[in-house]
Amino acid sequence: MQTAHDYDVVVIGAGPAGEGAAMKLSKEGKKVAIVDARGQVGGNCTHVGTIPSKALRQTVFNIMRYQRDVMFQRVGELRNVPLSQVLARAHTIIEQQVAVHSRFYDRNEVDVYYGQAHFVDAQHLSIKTREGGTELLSFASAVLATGSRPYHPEDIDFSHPRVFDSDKILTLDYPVHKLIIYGAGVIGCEYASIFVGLGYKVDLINTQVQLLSYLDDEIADALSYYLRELGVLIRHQEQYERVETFDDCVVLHLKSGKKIKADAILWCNGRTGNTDNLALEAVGLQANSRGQITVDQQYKTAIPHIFAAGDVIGWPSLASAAYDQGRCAAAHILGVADTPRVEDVPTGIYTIPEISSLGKTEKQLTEERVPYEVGQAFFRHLARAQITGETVGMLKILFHRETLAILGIHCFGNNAAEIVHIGQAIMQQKNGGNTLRYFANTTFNYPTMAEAYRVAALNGLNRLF
Ligand SMILES: Cc1cc2nc3c(=O)[nH]c(=O)nc-3n(C[C@H](O)[C@H](O)[C@H](O)COP(=O)(O)OP(=O)(O)OC[C@H]3O[C@@H](n4cnc5c(N)ncnc54)[C@H](O)[C@@H]3O)c2cc1C
Ligand SMILES: NC(=O)c1ccc[n+]([C@@H]2O[C@H](COP(=O)([O-])OP(=O)(O)OC[C@H]3O[C@@H](n4cnc5c(N)ncnc54)[C@H](O)[C@@H]3O)[C@@H](O)[C@H]2O)c1
Repeated sequence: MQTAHDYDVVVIGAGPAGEGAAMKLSKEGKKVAIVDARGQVGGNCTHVGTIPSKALRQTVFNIMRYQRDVMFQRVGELRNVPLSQVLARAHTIIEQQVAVHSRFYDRNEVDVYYGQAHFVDAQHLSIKTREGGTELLSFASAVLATGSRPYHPEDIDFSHPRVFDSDKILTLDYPVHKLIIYGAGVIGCEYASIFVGLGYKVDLINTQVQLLSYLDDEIADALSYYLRELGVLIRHQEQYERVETFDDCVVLHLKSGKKIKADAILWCNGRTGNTDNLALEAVGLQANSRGQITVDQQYKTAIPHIFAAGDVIGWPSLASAAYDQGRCAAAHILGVADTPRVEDVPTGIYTIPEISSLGKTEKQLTEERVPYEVGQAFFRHLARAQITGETVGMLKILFHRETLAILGIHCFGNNAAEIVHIGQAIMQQKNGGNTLRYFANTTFNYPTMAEAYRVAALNGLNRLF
């Protein structure tokens, strides 16, 4: 047998979950290797997921902002900008991110291997390197952080040049006037904002009754309203029957009998955990029907020295949580028993307008019969929003009408994903620190968006009797 390189821990997948685990373990003195099939670190997060989509979204947001501004009317010519041109900026950011994260591994003396990894047995991993060779690594513990990829129903031909998923869309290199987006989860809604902002006609097909039903109803309604305002045609409760492809167009046939024709279709319905080529059977592990691995409170799989974190374990499938899950798994490998599991993860949805929330929704509190009250601040009343011109949006604080404890924070509008963290910091304070009074009794900079918390708190307190 080939000589193995020996490691305390081998991490498979160099996305956020893998990096979180590798950094924590190496800083605590473990000999760590990380493996990634891609040939660059950063994971799907950096190369095809969070980073390119957010960079694209920012460019589109900037274009839309200039188009609104009378001083920049000529920028109106920017409608129907080729995606390749808009993506140029995203590629620069990807390169910067790869450089930053590569240095982390260098400085922390984590050995990085590039190639597809699979288990040989419960102590050995084989890597098919990108140069065609093989490497054998032995490990005392392993962390699976192999992430996820778009789910491909068998009857859809993703090799057709007019059929895209969220990875392939980043290679779109021909003009598109009308795009069908099938699946109105976070990815579908974010890409609907991006493409409508670029001047494409967008039909968004939702298989559910409303958009992002886990959001507070008022926020989900606002998203539907503003996507429609931008020009997105939303169809709820529709299921595909088949996708017909032609050289110059696609036709989506829905079970309801409707037919929709467009230049291309972007399939955004479902993701699958990357477990199929890990040879999990060699260690006695099994993934579920969505390719995901089950873990316990410590991110430990059914095999006690093998851990898993990030998209490969399913919910919440966020880069934000993945990094912390990786660190948490590492802490348990190191034997730090009291490390809490990653819970209470905020949502940060980069549609236009942006959405962010944390804690309970009004529907949940009503069902649980919690006596809550609402405090609202509309962005259009805030000086900072008027100055920036970003007046669409609202901050809503849900609080207990007797204890004044903060129960939920729901925000939409520009920078919602940042604004929510002010409330999060207070909401997490136990021992009496978590009350609405903090916002009423604290002086905020002026003019800022943070002022929304004072406005919402006073609005809520005024409702009490
Ligand atoms: C379009 C889009 C937008 C998103 N936007 C956001 C957002 O705004 N905010 C947010 O928090 N999250 C967002 N997400 C989710 C986020 O990208 C994922 O939650 C995150 O990437 C998960 O990180 P991870 O470390 O689990 O795995 P990944 O980032 O998926 O990385 C896994 C790595 O493992 C490697 N790998 C897989 N199998 C093997 C193998 N057998 N051998 C070696 N290497 C292997 C892969 O090559 C990959 O590089 C978005 C996702 C998508 C698709
Ligand atoms: N800003 C953000 O935080 C952000 C942005 C984009 C994506 N994401 C993450 O990416 C993930 C995917 O995004 P999404 O919201 O579009 O939802 P999704 O693609 O996971 O779900 C869409 C629909 O497909 C179904 N589905 C999921 N996986 C399936 C599978 N393997 N087989 C069959 N059906 C399946 C789901 O039940 C749902 O009805 C989410 O978990 C989300 O958290 C986050």
